[in-house]
Amino acid sequence: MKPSDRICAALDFPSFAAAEPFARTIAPHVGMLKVGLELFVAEGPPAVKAAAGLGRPVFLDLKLHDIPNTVEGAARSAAASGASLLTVHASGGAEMVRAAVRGAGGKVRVLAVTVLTSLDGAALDAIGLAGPPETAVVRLARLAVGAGAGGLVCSPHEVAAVRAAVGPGPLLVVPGVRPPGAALGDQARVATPSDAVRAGADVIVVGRPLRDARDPAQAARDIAASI
Ligand SMILES: O=C(O)c1cc(=O)[nH]c(=O)n1[C@@H]1O[C@H](COP(=O)(O)O)[C@@H](O)[C@H]1O
Repeated sequence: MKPSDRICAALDFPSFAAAEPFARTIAPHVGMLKVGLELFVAEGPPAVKAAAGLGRPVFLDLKLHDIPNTVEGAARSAAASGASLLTVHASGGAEMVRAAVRGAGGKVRVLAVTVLTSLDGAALDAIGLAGPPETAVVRLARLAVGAGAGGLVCSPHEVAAVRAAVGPGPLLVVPGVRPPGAALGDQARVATPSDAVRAGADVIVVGRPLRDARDPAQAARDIAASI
């Protein structure tokens, strides 16, 4: 695998018209494009189709979290969109993850988000998940893989422990990466792209450090060279 194939660029834009110049520029320098909530809520499935038209697999990041029957239907709809990957929250429970996998019908790989990379230990405490983030992440990773998830989303801080817990099969997708010196924004559990890949990330998700770069193609080449 080429280093650039490990990079997923997040198309975090308010419309496809706003995303398109960036998406066209970045697509040749990354392995995957991500359509997340901001773009999907605005544009719906045509945004997935348009992104897929740029020749890269599309990661549809909807972070579904609802009763199993609703998530199964949403995953069925997502599978029809042409996306290759779909996120659900592992904290929706094993039955919900199983329902997502059923709805996906083998057409889209279901990734379970363990603990959002924006949460630090204090924020986890406040929502009743006391203890080090890694404990909750590994517990949720095991639960989701046991329920059929084909991959997991976790921060760079836990990826090695997650790999040890779930073995080589599941795809480990890691946001919360920042090139040295880049602004954290709302991210809490972060590392550099090279540290994330060294710790075992199969794919790193990069949003603002590419989207807001003066030269996004060069920023992607720099990240690829570093990993
Ligand atoms: O599922 C995700 O992709 C995701 C999970 C998570 O825990 N943290 C996280 O940041 N993400 C996504 O990864 C991207 C990170 O963006 P930046 O912080 O701008 O690099 C955003 O599109 C988030 O929605």
